[in-house]
Amino acid sequence: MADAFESRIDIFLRMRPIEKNLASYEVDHDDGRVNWVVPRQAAIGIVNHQRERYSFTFNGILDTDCKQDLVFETVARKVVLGALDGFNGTIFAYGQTGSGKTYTITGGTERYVDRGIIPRAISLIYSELANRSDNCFSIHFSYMEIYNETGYDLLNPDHETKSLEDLPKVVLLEDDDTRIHLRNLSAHLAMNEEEALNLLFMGDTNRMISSTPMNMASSRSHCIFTACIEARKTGEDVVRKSKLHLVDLAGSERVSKTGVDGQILREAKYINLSLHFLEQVIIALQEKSQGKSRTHIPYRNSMMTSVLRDSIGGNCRTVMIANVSIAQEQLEETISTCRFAQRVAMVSNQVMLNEEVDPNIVIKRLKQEVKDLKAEVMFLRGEDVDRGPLTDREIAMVKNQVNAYVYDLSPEASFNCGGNMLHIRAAFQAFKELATAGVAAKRCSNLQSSGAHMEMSGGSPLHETIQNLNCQLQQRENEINILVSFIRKREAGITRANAWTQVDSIQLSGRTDSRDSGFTLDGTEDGMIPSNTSSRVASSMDSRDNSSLSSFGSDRRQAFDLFWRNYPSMDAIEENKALLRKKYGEAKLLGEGANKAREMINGLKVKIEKRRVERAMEDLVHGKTSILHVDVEEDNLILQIENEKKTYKDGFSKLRDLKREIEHLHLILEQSRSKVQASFLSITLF
Ligand SMILES: Nc1ncnc2c1ncn2[C@@H]1O[C@H](COP(=O)(O)OP(=O)(O)OP(=O)(O)O)[C@@H](O)[C@H]1O
Repeated sequence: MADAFESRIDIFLRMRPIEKNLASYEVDHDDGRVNWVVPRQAAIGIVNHQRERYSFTFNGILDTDCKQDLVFETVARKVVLGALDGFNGTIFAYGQTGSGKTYTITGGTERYVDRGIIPRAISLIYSELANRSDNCFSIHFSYMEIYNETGYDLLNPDHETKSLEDLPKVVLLEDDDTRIHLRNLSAHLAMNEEEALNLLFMGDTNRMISSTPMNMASSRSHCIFTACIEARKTGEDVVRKSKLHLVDLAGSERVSKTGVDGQILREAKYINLSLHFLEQVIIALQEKSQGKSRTHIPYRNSMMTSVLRDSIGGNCRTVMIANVSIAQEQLEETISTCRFAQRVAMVSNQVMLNEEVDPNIVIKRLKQEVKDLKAEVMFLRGEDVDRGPLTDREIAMVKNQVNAYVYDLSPEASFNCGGNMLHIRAAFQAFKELATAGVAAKRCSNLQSSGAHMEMSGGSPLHETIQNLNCQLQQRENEINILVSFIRKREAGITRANAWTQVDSIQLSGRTDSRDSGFTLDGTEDGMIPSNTSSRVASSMDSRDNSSLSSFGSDRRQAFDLFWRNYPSMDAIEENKALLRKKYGEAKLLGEGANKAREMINGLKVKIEKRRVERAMEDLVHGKTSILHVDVEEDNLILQIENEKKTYKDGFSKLRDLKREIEHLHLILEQSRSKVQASFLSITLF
């Protein structure tokens, strides 16, 4: 294990924008300082010692106009990259209900630009993997919700059919080294961004379904999205294992309102005991950092503090986002959140690189070493001479190696034919042939005897360049084909997606099956929503006009029309659909550009081959060998191929990014579909 270094928890203040009734405050971005001004209460009288100014310092202030991309860059990028390097990382959002924690961590559910830290972290992780090809990564995701001190697996597929109470509970287990293990919490391997995003959306949808207006689970539950990252450098024995927790804590307001007397326990018991215990842990750690003789930190008191033990006072780079409202009537809660953040900032973590030697890799490597050494001993003893002469295939391989070495004009070219004395002799023989006979002259005479059919010498550098290009082209062609088929599939999807908002497609039969109601977005998934969901979603909807829907009774088509026109997120959904169409248009153009570049490359390749034939013919006629000489025309053609290759590659990588965006937009639309469906059904069932 590497040495640990001390790292304080960074704190950032994020202010949720509101339109009216703003509190009075000043922000100094340079110093990370905010001053809240509390209006003087006349009722207190003439002798009024009321404090009017509260000043707090943060590592950074994310003001009301700060957009999601900037929040990610400021708060999360470093922690996410650190996790890929082998350092544990945690980002948690703390604040009262409605202050924007979920918006910050997960993001708004309607617009692509509103996506929060988790989807952006996923994007960053997978785009970074492409830049770290010397490492082999495996990334598993889990998503847990802690509600009333009980943990639930949000990625358990039974969420759709069972109520929260009937799902298996996540159980905490502690091993001899006081490490925490979680039973019944699944971890899912995601090979790419798309798979990881699907897991996130599945968890979010399950969270949405299980929260009811009655229990308000979303406000009172903590959600921990975790990426377990394992990285091995090729050829090395060590493995780096890190965890990245992205945490959306429960609303904090009740805890602060309960004050510091015995009431706090009673209230917190029913509302959010674990937030109270989080505060206790922070206080204990703060006292410890101030040199007070505090040895016991009460992590075990709650599930959340047990799970996040390393994040708070342990081996982790941690960032806290204090989410606050700037509404005048919320000022008390806002100040309380800031106060809590100041305490958190005093906590020191001991961060270290989580690197360990993997015994399996060591054993494998040692076995290989033993095998190699045995072979070497045999070779030195001359024991392998009995094996007989080299086969034709082996001789051909040695010749190929010699050719590759001779024609590789770069100074780094090296030769290693491996094997034994037989290989070395064969290599010398190949060198001798090259030196005496002259490869090109020999090839030309072959050309003469075979008439118009000409084949280039297998070992020339130009031949290798062409082969490489061919290989790369084939690879890209395969990738393009995958993308094109993806886009076709999705295009078919968007046509159907357009249909789900059209009244004509709604068969209003009173059934809750998505196939009957025409809500299915891509025609492949069953859009069934459990019947107990309907009443929950209903109350979370905008009540404009919707109350009148139930009176339509027999005419559900009209009802849906009216419902849809008044649906609060209709504009955002339409905007997303338009954006999706635009992205498809862009993807098509890029695909065309890439295809054009590919055709150019093919054309240039033919030209090079033609040019080579011409040269070979000239050599034949003039009886000379020009294969080792520079040909400016060919070099130009190769240069053009390189340029086209670059155009092709750029287009391709843009296409890949677009694919990501398109995929994300589809998920957003799919989630919106679930919401619209649930909301509409809930209204028509009443
Ligand atoms: N920075 C912001 N910009 C625009 N809208 C925001 C912002 N922050 C929050 N909102 C909106 O405010 C509402 C409440 O936010 P959110 O649900 O994230 O609060 P929360 O703190 O997670 O609440 P709870 O504790 O109840 O889960 C949402 O509609 C969200 O879209």
